[in-house]
Amino acid sequence: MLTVTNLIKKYGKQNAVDDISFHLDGGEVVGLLGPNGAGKSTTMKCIVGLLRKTSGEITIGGNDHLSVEAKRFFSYIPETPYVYDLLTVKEHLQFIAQAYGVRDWQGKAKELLELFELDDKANKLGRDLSKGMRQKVSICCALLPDPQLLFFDEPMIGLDPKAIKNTKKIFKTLKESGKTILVSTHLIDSVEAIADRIMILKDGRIIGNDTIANLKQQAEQAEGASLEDLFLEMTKDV
Ligand SMILES: Nc1ncnc2c1ncn2[C@@H]1O[C@H](COP(=O)(O)OP(=O)(O)OP(=O)(O)O)[C@@H](O)[C@H]1O
Repeated sequence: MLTVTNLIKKYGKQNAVDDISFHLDGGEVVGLLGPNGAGKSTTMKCIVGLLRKTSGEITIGGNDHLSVEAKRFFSYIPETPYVYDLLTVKEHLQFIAQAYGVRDWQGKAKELLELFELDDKANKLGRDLSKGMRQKVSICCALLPDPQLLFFDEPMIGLDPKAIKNTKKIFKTLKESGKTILVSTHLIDSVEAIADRIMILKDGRIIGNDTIANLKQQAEQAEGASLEDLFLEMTKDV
């Protein structure tokens, strides 16, 4: 579904992403973990085409990531959800439906608004939404065209405990419906329950790429250590 080969992104002389390669199979849920500044957002922005890569190859569904064909496969939910001040929640969904040619969008929009407990906010303006509500609108807009591949950049930041719990539930639902998901986060417990695999990024390089089960086994071998301990150990500065 997604193949990244020898991706490099430089900011000036700094390699923020330093020659990384990885692959996501269809239906896989993968956590992209790393401390602040590891290069998670830069990697994601290069994949979705918001940043120009310095070099490397990225294909989505077998198509170059910048092609229209590739763009039909995915949605991206940025770290800071952007909503239009003067559009209502429902108008956001209408806008996306028209832009993507979503048929019978009203029924799908209703289902999404109910799922995200936004149905009573359908007529609220973007400027009057809280951070958590904006995030939910952003996710609803991303899901409306029914993409096969979803990119979430730090989805839990700024959410209250209830919204975090709901977002985890939504990941589970998306996973069960067969979506391929790449979630960037520095909070291991936010993806531990749903990720098939974790990739650990540090200083722009992938320093770990394994299933949760294998990583847990590795952690347990290091006397009583948790997955979080292993992550901290792997990403610590030497
Ligand atoms: N626009 C930019 N110009 C110059 N350097 C940048 C820019 N954006 C990011 N960087 C640098 O690139 C590196 C990777 O940053 P990036 O935002 O991708 O990391 P991240 O893993 O997403 O971090 P965080 O968890 O803090 O969001 C950092 O050293 C950062 O300072």
